[in-house]
Amino acid sequence: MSTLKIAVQKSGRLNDDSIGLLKNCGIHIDNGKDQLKASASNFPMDVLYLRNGDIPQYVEDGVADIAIVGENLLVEAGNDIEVVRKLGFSKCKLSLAVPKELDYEGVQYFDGKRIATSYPNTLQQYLDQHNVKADIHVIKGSVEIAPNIGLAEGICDLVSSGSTLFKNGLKEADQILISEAVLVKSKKLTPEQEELLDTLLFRLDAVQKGKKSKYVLMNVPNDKIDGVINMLPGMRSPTVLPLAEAGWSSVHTVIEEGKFWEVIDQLKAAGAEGILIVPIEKMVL
Ligand SMILES: Nc1ncnc2c1ncn2[C@@H]1O[C@H](COP(=O)(O)OP(=O)(O)OP(=O)(O)O)[C@@H](O)[C@H]1O
Ligand SMILES: O=P(O)(O)OC[C@H]1O[C@H](OP(=O)(O)OP(=O)(O)O)[C@H](O)[C@@H]1O
Ligand SMILES: [Mg+2]
Repeated sequence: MSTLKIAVQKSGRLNDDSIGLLKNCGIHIDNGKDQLKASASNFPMDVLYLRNGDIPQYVEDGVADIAIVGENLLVEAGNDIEVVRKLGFSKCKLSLAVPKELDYEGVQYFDGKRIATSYPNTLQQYLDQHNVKADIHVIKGSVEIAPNIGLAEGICDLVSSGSTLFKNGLKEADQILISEAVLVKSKKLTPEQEELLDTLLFRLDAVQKGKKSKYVLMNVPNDKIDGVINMLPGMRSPTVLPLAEAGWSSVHTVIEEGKFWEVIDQLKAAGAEGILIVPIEKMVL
């Protein structure tokens, strides 16, 4: 029988959310401590625990069929693999940064300067686009220390909260790209593996849609139901159930979280009371 080999980061920023995502998709992984390969007990899937930096090449070679990696790494590594879904976690930017007291006026500042980074290819592309010639110093980690120890005038590294820049007396100068975790696939999948991937994507989409929506319940006097219903941007028609108290109903619907805050004041003004907002685990349309 065909199986799908998925590569996930062994440890680091992507690990927890990657495993969590598979779990939410109903895939149980029997995982012994320090095991680098594990099989799912209820889905034809093997999980390979690898270094993030090694994953794109494994997928290109077809050693792993699919994988969860940071988008930024794909740009840097330039492998011939396909992004199938953005996953919404590990969001960060790749940015140029300079000492905070510097009067930075644009990327031309870096002309003739030294820049420390772990992402030389992405940085070089960006500098080329802007006709800037700089001396790129590749270091594997703790990049933000470089200006303080005289290694470089600026850096190019991942930024999320900005606290690492701040603690090292740096400020963001230019944003090169934004990134989040993505699901990628090899171009060598068999038709059977494509089918397994479709099953996984179906589950993943249900989980992601559920996350973006809320189940909303509210009590509404019967004579105001029409007005309330007209305001609801729900999935289809809302459910209306009578309450024990005569003249009142409970209205249930599904609303995208962002839209809910737009209409809540209007709903209250239209007569809705006791509004409850409940998370949705999965949603199949
Ligand atoms: N501060 C951050 N906030 C959000 N996401 C981040 C942050 N730093 C890194 N990431 C994302 O998480 C991915 C993994 O980063 P992490 O630092 O865990 O591993 P790594 O050092 O790139 O890899 P390896 O597993 O090869 O040691 C990055 O490629 C990036 O997409
Ligand atoms: O803007 P912030 O929220 O401070 O995050 C940015 C930091 O996070 C990453 O490092 P990480 O902590 O992954 O350490 P690493 O260099 O060991 O990978 C990145 O390389 C930055 O240093
Ligand atoms: Mg890191």
